[in-house]
Amino acid sequence: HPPWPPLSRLPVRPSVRPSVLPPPLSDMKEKNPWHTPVTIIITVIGVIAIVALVTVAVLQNKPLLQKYKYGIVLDAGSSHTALYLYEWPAEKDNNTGRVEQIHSCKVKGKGISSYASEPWKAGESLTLCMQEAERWVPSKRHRETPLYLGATAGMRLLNMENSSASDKVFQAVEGALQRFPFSYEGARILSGQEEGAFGWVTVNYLDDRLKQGLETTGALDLGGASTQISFVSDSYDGSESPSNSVTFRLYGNDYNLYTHSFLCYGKDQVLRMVLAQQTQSGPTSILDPCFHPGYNVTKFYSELYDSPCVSDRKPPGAPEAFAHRGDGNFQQCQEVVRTVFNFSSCRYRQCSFNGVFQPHLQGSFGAFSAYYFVMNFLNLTDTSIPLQAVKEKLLQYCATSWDQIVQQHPGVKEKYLAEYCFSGTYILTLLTEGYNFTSENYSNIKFIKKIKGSDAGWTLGYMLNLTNMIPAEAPDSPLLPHAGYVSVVTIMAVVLFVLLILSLRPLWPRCSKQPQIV
Ligand SMILES: O=P(O)(O)OP(=O)(O)OP(=O)(O)OC[C@H]1O[C@@H](n2cnc3c(O)ncnc32)[C@H](O)[C@@H]1O
Repeated sequence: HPPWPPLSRLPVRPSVRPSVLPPPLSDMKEKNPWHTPVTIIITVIGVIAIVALVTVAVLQNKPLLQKYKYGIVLDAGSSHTALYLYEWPAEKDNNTGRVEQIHSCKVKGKGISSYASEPWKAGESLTLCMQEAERWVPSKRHRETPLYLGATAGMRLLNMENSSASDKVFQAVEGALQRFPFSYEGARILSGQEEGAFGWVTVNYLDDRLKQGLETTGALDLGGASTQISFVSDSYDGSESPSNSVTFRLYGNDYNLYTHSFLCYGKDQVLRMVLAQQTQSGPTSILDPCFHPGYNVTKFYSELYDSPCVSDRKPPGAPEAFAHRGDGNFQQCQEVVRTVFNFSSCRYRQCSFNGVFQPHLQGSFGAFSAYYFVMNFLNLTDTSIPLQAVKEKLLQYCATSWDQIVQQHPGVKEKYLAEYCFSGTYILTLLTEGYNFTSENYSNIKFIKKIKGSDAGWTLGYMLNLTNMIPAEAPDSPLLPHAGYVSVVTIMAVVLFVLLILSLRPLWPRCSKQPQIV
């Protein structure tokens, strides 16, 4: 083979010249439109703006390190005193922060009204619980923490019986409370109406029914010396029996509440009335159907009749004491319990008992304090079971011998244990015959102790009212919660970014127009 001619001498094959001559090779590196300064600047600014938007949204809405405020309420009841400590976020005390019970303390011993003859002991009794509260509240918050004491039916009765003794108890209590570093806001007797209404506020506040304007729950409170019923009924506008009406405007809603407190109808005072009924002739021994067979305890007339609820019935010439013996008969017990209610006269459209007006029962009810203690012990908190089954359970329980009851419940305080048959019978009779709950609406009752960690009772409602923590009008609330706000801003930022990219479309490099080099 001849050697290949040098390249330069190879004949050039004629070719079809392109109509447009390609640019010189040095110019062939086509300019990328993304690299134009304007595009780069816009993109960078866009990205910075989006990052800044999201950062600000996240930082601005990050919950601040929470600070809290505190409030203390002492419930000076007839049977005992309890301290409740509440906490709420400091920044939100203007109506939006949730108030929660963070601690409670049961004062050792009896209620303050039982110290009438040695008032200083009433003040002294509060010391341990107050010291506990001092430890629970951060010391820098002590001075601003309001401290209230509210006394209920025990002191109402003492005040009726001996107002100077009641004043002395208050002086002693006041002196003791003022020694603590809190902001003492006073000690006073709550009216029965206040006790009922604040119990209702507590239940509905904790259930979030007030803020949301939902149908409210009624409140049934059974104490040692009084009992309260409070509910909203369409059939009650306050015109009939105005003394039972309490009106509220809460979170922008008007409420016309029916409430009544029956003094002497707490379970301890009713027991006195039931025993008074059985000791009218001044016997030395009684066979009580409300106590278990085999129960036998000596009781003193002077102690039994030492209460304004029964004092006028003390049989003249009665012996010093009587043997209180149990017979364990639910039906007969219910008959004696019925005698404490007067159903004979009613000057209104309808009454509960003792001539007290009561509108139609409406909605659901929360039953707390002794309602809960007793029904919980008896395993009867399930109100979906028929009323007949509740009666049968009580019939069987009351008939159980005292020995067996003591054996079956070794850890339970003997005073409570002895009285569950009586208390269960009283609760059933009060609900069905006193307040007219029927087998149709019995299941509307819920026996409760706590709601979301806070005890059901008047104390929280009382504090919310005194600290103006429930506004009359609904507070302005942010459109979205924190998480929702951040999500919306993030989504918007992503959408903006995509739109920015799309808006720069004309500058995108286009494959079809790429010059072909042949
Ligand atoms: O409202 P007032 O009438 O003044 O009474 P209180 O404030 O003392 O009433 P409580 O709700 O503290 O208690 C109601 C009743 O329940 C009783 N009680 C408390 N704990 C109990 C339990 O575990 N079992 C049975 N009864 C209990 C207590 O002795 C009272 O007779």
